[in-house]
Order: sequence, then structure tokens, then C-alpha cells
Amino acid sequence: MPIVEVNNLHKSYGGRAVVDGVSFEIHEGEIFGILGPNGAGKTTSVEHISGLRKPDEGTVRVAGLDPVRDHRAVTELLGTQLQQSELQPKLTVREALRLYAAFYARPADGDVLAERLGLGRMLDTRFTKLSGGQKQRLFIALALIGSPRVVVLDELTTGLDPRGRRDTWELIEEVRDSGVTVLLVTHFMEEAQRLCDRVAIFDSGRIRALGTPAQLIGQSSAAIVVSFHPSGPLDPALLEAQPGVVSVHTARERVAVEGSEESIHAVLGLLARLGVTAERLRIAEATLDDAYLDLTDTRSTS
Ligand SMILES: Nc1ncnc2c1ncn2[C@@H]1O[C@H](COP(=O)(O)OP(=O)(O)OP(=O)(O)O)[C@@H](O)[C@H]1O
Repeated sequence: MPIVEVNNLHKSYGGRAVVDGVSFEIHEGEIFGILGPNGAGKTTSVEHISGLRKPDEGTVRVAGLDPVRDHRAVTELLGTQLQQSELQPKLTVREALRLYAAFYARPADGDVLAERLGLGRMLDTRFTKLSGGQKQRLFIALALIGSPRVVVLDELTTGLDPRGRRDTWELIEEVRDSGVTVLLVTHFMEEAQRLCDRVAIFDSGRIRALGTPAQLIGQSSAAIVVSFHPSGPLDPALLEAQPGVVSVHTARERVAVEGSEESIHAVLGLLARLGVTAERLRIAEATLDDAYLDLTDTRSTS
């Protein structure tokens, strides 16, 4: 049974559809990613799962419960990452964990959680004295303090340096491995590709694509980029005419051909027939970033 079910969700503000018929399911034990440009309706959808918004139409269920009607019960099941501004600067890590533990019927042991998240030696440190990465660890700890079955992490690694981001990814994987389902809202494609079991790409209030990162990359029209220095003159129009080729770019004598897997064989076959050698040949697979740009209208609506 899915732990989260969103079915035909609609939400409008001032007559404008912000969430326009969104449906998806999150399976227990997975890391589910939500991606999309600013204003795509990601946070609004997630706030419906947390019971902070009431759908205009459609249904949302968390472990079979209605987040609005059964708000108290859903709060016990769902941990939400807090925004930085919601913490008192003078609170210590221990005080913050105790304070938030008091909201739940079956809280985790704050000291054990702090230890697990690498904050064991920071228990008496005030919030303002923590580094960006330590603050993020504390937010994850606070999201987990109620022993939730699902944890919602919204733009968790924004503002972190590459090292801090990678450390946080490992933490999120540990959280998933401990049996907690993770809903991750992110703008970072690399993060989604590395972490998420499945991803939904939102755009203008709708889901444009949903699947594993590999499936979404496979759906992208330009799944492969073949680039090389041709040993002799080469007409780009001949390359463009090959089956599976999406685009051809030439920069400083290097030719880059984007296309489907089929295009590799077609391009290499053409070069062989023309007697042109592909020097310094590189074949790169598309990333989730390429798939995202392909699948979304990247204009911001907010
Ligand atoms: N309470 C509200 N009243 C009016 N408009 C709202 C309200 N909440 C959200 N919106 C609008 O709904 C749209 C979607 O917002 P939402 O925060 O869900 O987008 P998002 O995909 O999370 O964007 P971002 O990546 O910028 O966080 C935005 O245009 C926003 O201005």
C-alpha cells in the first residue's frame, strides 16, 4: 500500500490554478523527489500532504488518513523539516530537540538522534553558533524527533557547500535505510539523480513526467551527446539528417551531436562512409538535468 496518495489535486488562488490535477503515490521506504521550476506548485502540493492546505478538489491520504480531517494523527506520522527562521537563535541543540519532542506521543530519544546525525558533541551549542551543515543536521533531527514514517525535506541542501551537500545526502540515505520514507523537494538535479528512487517533475501546477531518474533520462529526446574533432571537412546538414539526431553544434572545430542511442551508430556510420575520422571522440549520456530541461517549460511563473 502506498504511504502517500495524491489523487487529482486541484488548488487555485485568486482564480489561478496553482495545482491543476496532480496525482502521484509514494511507496513506503522510497526517496521520492519533487522537481520543478519556481512557482510550479511543489510546495503547495507538499503542504496539502502535511494538512496545511485544504484541496479545492481531489484527495490526499497519508497512511490512509486525511491530513486535514485527521490532522493530529497525520502529524504523528509525518515529520516536516523546519525553516531556519522558526528556531530561536539562543536555543541549544538539546533544548530544541526536547522542545520538539514534547509535541509528539512517541518521540525518539533526542540524544541518540543527535549522536546518529553527528551532533552528539554539539548538544549544548546554541543554534546561532552552528555551521550551515550542522543547522541542516539539526533540522533533519527535528523532522525525525517524532519517529515519523514519512519525512518531508523541502530544499534541504540549498545554501550548503558541495561537501556539506554530499554529507547531507549520506544522511538522507541513512534515514531511508532506517525505514523512513523520504519526500524530497529539490532544485538540484544531481541531488535528485543520486538520491531519489523516483522523481516527479512539476511544471505550471501539473506533473510533466514521473519515473525513476533513469526512465526520465531515457524519455529525453537527447539521451546521448557524441562529440569529436572531424579529421576533415564535414557538412553539419549531413549529420542533422541522420536518424535519431536532435541537434548539431560546432564550437572551435569540435562537433557535438545530440540525439537518441540510434544516432551514435548513424553518425559513426556516416563518418566511416565519408572517410572522416572522429578524433578525440567522446560519448556522454544525458543527465537528469538534460531530461528536466527537455521536459519542462523553464520559464519561471513566480
Ligand atoms: N497562499 C497563497 N496565496 C496566493 N498565491 C499563492 C499562495 N501560495 C502559493 N501561491 C502561488 O502559487 C504558485 C505556486 O507556489 P509554490 O510555492 O507551490 O511553488 P513552488 O513550486 O514550491 O516554487 P519554489 O520553487 O519557488 O518554491 C506561486 O505562483 C505562488 O505565488
